[in-house]
Amino acid sequence: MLEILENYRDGILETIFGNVNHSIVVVDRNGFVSYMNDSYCDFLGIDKESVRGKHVTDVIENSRMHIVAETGKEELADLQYIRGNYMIAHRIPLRADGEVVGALGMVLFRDTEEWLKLNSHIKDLFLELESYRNQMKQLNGVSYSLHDIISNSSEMHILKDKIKKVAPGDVSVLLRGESGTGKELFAHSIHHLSERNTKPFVKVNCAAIPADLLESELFGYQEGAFTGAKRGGKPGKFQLADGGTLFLDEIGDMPLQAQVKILRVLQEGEVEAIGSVTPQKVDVRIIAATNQPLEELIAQQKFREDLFYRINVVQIDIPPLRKRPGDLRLLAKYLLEKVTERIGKRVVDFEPAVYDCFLEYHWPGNVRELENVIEAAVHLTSNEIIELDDLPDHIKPDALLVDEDRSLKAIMEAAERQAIERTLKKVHGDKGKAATMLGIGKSSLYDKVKKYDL
Ligand SMILES: Nc1ncnc2c1ncn2[C@@H]1O[C@H](COP(=O)(O)OP(=O)(O)OP(=O)(O)O)[C@@H](O)[C@H]1O
Repeated sequence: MLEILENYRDGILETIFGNVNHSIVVVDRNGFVSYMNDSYCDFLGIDKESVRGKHVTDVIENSRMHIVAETGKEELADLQYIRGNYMIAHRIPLRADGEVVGALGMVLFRDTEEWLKLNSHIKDLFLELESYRNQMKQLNGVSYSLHDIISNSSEMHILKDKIKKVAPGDVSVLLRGESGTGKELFAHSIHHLSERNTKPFVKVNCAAIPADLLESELFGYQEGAFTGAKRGGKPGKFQLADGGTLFLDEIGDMPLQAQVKILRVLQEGEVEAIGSVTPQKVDVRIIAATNQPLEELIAQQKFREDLFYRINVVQIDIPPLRKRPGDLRLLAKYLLEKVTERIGKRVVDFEPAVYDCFLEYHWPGNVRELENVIEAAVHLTSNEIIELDDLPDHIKPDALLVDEDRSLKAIMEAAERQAIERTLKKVHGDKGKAATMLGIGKSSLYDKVKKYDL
């Protein structure tokens, strides 16, 4: 192999770099030119044979290739003044057996005109895209689409595929998942991918509106319907969402009386504003979301079974963050960028122990809690890297055991939960192995896994 490389090195380099548009140069560890492709020679106006073996500083103005070959530190997209203009170059150290043996230089743009053209072209496209996104947002209240759902895990990949399949139809979708798992993001994405995407997306938070106001919020009212009613009346969320999507968030908290009325609207496609005698036709797609166990609420007669079947045509179950550790690192990096951009502070990464801590914590508030923890850490840190000390105490593993405000039972349960979680992680979820390691029976482990929702 070495012999081939030695004997045919020029031929190999020529095959790889000879026909590419970029200008390429290779220097040895002392900065002497070993190879320069035709594109670079043409650009410099020099003869290919004459450059071989010359020191790079004698061939290229302001070159830093010899420095990169000596320090082993790459320089990406660096500006270099050459032949009366600035060009943009990458300089990458070449290594063999861990040692720097030379450097590869690549000119990306030969003059500022070239990259300015590309830069302004891309900028123009971005600005155009941004303006369309803003218009869409103003038009229909949607600010997120599927590409805003950051994930790596196969679980989320499957969910995104499911969303793509159900979005175009008109079927009702029930989004289930703990608080902060991204149900609203999914609701926006479904609307965004549906044929209704030029029509309004209207959200109703069923838990936030007092029961006695919910009906007028949902169905609207006519002028004079009650004392204090606005002149001219007020359209309800159903009327506002006509042609588009109505997102019923926290549907498990909807009072029974309103449930009956919603069911009637969904069955008849007509809504009657308070005080009105003539029903109005409405065409809305329903997306509902809840973190409550609706089946239990049905058993307790707090939620209507017929409404449940109506809204639960397709169900999307979003797993809690602790059940998709594959998403944690990516989400943490994404949220760090989002938070630092918002706050305007330069913090670029987390130390490895922080990622470990994130993986161990059980995130009851899911992605929303992760964002809050990261925001607090960004405010607190004095470095560019977030350290364990910058995190709030309650998410650090040992804090569970020393919190004086908790009862002994709570402390013991927290310790038990942590021990089981760590062991399961160690044995990649093999419950038999975990039970043996912990010295408990398999069925006892199953009970505890269920109890702590691991
Ligand atoms: N996969 C994700 N990628 C990027 N951001 C996410 C993701 N999941 C959640 N978020 C962010 O986390 C926050 C909470 O998400 P969202 O409001 O959609 O959750 P939710 O399940 O509707 O919560 P709740 O039940 O409390 O209303 C939002 O700021 C959202 O942008």
